[in-house]
Amino acid sequence: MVEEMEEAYWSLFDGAAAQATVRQMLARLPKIARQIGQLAWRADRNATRALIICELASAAMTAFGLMASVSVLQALFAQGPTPDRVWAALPQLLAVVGCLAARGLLEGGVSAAQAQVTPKIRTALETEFLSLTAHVRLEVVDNPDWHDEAYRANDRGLFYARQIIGQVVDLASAMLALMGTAGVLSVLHPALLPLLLLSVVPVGAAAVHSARARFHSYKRYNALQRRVRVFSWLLLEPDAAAELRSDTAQRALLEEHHRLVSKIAEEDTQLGMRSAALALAGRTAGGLALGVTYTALGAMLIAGWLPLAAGAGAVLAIQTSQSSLKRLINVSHLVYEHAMWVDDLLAFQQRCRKLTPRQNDLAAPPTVKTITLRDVTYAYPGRDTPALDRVSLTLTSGEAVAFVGLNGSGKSTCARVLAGLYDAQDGTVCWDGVNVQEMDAQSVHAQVACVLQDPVRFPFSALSNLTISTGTLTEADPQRALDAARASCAEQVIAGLPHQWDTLLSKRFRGGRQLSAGQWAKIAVGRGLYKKAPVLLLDEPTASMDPPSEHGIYEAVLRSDLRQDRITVLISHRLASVVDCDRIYVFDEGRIVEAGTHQELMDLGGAYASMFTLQASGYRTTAGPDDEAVCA
Ligand SMILES: Nc1ncnc2c1ncn2[C@@H]1O[C@H](COP(=O)(O)OP(=O)(O)OP(=O)(O)O)[C@@H](O)[C@H]1O
Repeated sequence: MVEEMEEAYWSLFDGAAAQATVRQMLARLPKIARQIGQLAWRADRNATRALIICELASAAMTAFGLMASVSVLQALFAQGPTPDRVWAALPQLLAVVGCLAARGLLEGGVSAAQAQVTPKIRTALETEFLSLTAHVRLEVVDNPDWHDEAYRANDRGLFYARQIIGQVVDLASAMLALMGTAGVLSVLHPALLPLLLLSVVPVGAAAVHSARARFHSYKRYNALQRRVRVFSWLLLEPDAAAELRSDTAQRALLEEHHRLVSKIAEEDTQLGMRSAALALAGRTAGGLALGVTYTALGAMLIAGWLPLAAGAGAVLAIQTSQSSLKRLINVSHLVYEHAMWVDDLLAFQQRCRKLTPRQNDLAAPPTVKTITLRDVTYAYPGRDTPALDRVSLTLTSGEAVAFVGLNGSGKSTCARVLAGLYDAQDGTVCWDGVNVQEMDAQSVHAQVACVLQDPVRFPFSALSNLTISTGTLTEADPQRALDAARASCAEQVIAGLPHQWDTLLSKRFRGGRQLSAGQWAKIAVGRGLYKKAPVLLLDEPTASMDPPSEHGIYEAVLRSDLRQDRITVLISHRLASVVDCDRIYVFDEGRIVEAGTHQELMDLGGAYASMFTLQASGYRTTAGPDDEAVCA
């Protein structure tokens, strides 16, 4: 039933490491290391410096320790009585202990420096990501491609950015350890280097294969995990709880959930079996290669190319390098794939920087006397037909106008365009004669209060739910809040809350209170009024309110003195609420088809008159003789 979820639209790089050749992977690793190094450098220079120094010193200690071990062996394999040989080996033995202790300390230093840098990178990336996405222009958010990219960057890029520092450090340490042991072997005898290669190639090949099998499986596993998350979320989500129970849909969802988790368990077992088989093959091949290596080593010893002690040292070095190599291969797969996601995140952030609203010195006027739209056209991204098609109108301060029309006719779009939230693609929107596209966007937004039909239910206190319209959660003007709550009928709602203004409005948190849809609508109107902006947009604000509250709000918004200094735009499908507006614009397919007062439009007998008459007929009593009077 949910096969379309098999392949996540954002799972762009899943399994990329499994597709890439080993050469491609190796070629990319230096660039990745440099990129992550730059991120770390920007986040904390001192800790990054300490990290690099500790990492290099720790690798050097591994190599010195190995050299010292070879010296110990040389002393022990020398001529003479055993106690003398042991005494002779003692300084080198102490050097081995010293190197091991120093390496332990340096590894501790690496972890400490990593602990300093990683959270800083994470915080910096996350803050920057949210700041950029929260500020891009509104029309960008409507673009489904941008939305996909943002989701992917958040879900994948930020997630892997948290892990990649540790992985790159692991990669560097495995690589340095490998280079160190190779260096020691070449000092012992240059012919030992090909022997090292011979012994590590089968182990490396087995590690590559099992890492790839894991990555192939990961892709499939990941798609299943997403589907499981959908079902878990539906079963847990408070907003879905009532419908789930009334539809008695829990069992169906649980069954699907069970089916999916069983598939994941199967996938897990298969992967485990495949890995075990690969590991066995790798170990067998590795054992054979080791046999060949040791035979060659023996031949070198017999031929006198190498002293016995150096031969023993070579065995030690080969074993150390095998474990470093396995670590290197495993972690380079992870780094390769995860770096793609981090790259994607950084590229997305770069794109967002170019999508922010314009900033300039021309600020919007503090009071807006007129808003004029001339032949304004606006089409949403990816849509062929414009949502607004050559719309012209003029609004004046002190006026309350209404936008009415069928669903999808362009009312909300027009309100957003005149408020400077969307830029007209054709035509002009002028505030007091100046094109809004020449004004600083944020200063324009500060002059507009928007109340939407489906307002954001901020999980904050009742007071913060109002003050957020002025861009703050903590600074409040109590009298202004009280006035706004009174005008929006939210006062009674707040009075009924256990901690009044301080009550948390969310049932997701302990002590929080859940409001009804109508109560939320009153809070939203209060929020709009609290802003005291010169432009007020009310987009079906009372659709879920009871009749007395609706009446109270229209009294406050349309008929009080408050409206004198502002331009009020009301969008409503309940035409009874717009009869008192100074002008009513009727929208149809993105155009204004009628405009005038209620009476003028009724006299016109067009679209408005027929909608109004239809709606009013619903209020007629069936009594008969008074029918006409009720509609008037
Ligand atoms: N964010 C969006 N992205 C893409 N298309 C959109 C978006 N919002 C609206 N539209 C489309 O633009 C057209 C006009 O929508 P708009 O919301 O302005 O209509 P409306 O008159 O306010 O409708 P309603 O009465 O249903 O609220 C519709 O065809 C709608 O599908």
